[in-house]
Amino acid sequence: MEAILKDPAGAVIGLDFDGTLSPIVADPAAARIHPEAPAVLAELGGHVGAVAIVTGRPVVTALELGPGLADVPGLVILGHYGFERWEDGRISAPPPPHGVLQAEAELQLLLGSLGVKGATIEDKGRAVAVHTRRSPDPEGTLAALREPLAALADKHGLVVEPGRLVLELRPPGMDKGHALGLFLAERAARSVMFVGDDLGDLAAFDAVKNSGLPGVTVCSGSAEVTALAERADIVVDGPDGVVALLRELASAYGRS
Ligand SMILES: O=P(O)(O)OC[C@H]1O[C@H](O[C@H]2O[C@H](CO)[C@@H](O)[C@H](O)[C@H]2O)[C@H](O)[C@@H](O)[C@@H]1O
Repeated sequence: MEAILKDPAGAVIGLDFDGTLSPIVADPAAARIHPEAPAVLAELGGHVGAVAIVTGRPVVTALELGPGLADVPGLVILGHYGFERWEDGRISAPPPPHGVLQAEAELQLLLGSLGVKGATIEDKGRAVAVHTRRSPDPEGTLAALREPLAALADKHGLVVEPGRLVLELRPPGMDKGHALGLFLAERAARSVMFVGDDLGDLAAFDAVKNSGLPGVTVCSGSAEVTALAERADIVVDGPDGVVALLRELASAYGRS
């Protein structure tokens, strides 16, 4: 934290979206960014080298669920685990993968044949996610889906990204760690902080450690996922705690 405070221009602050900047809710489409997050990110952005959101969401969805983010100066959003990039109002992304459409076409039938109840499909464009939060037995349904979804992903050249009561079928070749590592190199970062809450953020935690830079990992804590808290330098209480920490950091910069 010392390096981040002493040399703000060299600091990169990376943040996950769901569960970190946006409280977890039952319906993924109803998620909304913490109301104070855009303002505090804008304040931070005025001090540090760069602020980046690294999310499993498509960037368009992150912008919809995060009104105000588009006005945060200098913000970069790396969506779809880093396949997509939004910056200065422009999106860049590789062509959508073929396997996703094929897997999605078979998914409904597969869920029916397994007799699972309450699993919902999220069409993410270049990925497809199956959520079990609204099932009568969220954990049991998730467990029952693991193997069949792994087989479906394999059949279509995809990988399964596990998360908070969700299994996502997505293309291989990118993760939050790779995305963050590339961004740190691009910005010639001299220190880094990454804040996350879910299994997909572990790769970003690894990237912080592997960067060789002075780095801080922060877990947006929950009872649902404990793996990050075990590895984090700092654990805060969900998105409220994340916003409070970011505000403290921005105030510290303001005082110096
Ligand atoms: O990388 P993230 O920004 O953390 O996105 C990961 C996934 O988040 C979303 O699902 C999670 O949040 C939902 C809304 O709070 C919740 O209902 C669900 O149970 C969580 O798993 C999103 O729907 C996925 O597409 C993201 O990949």
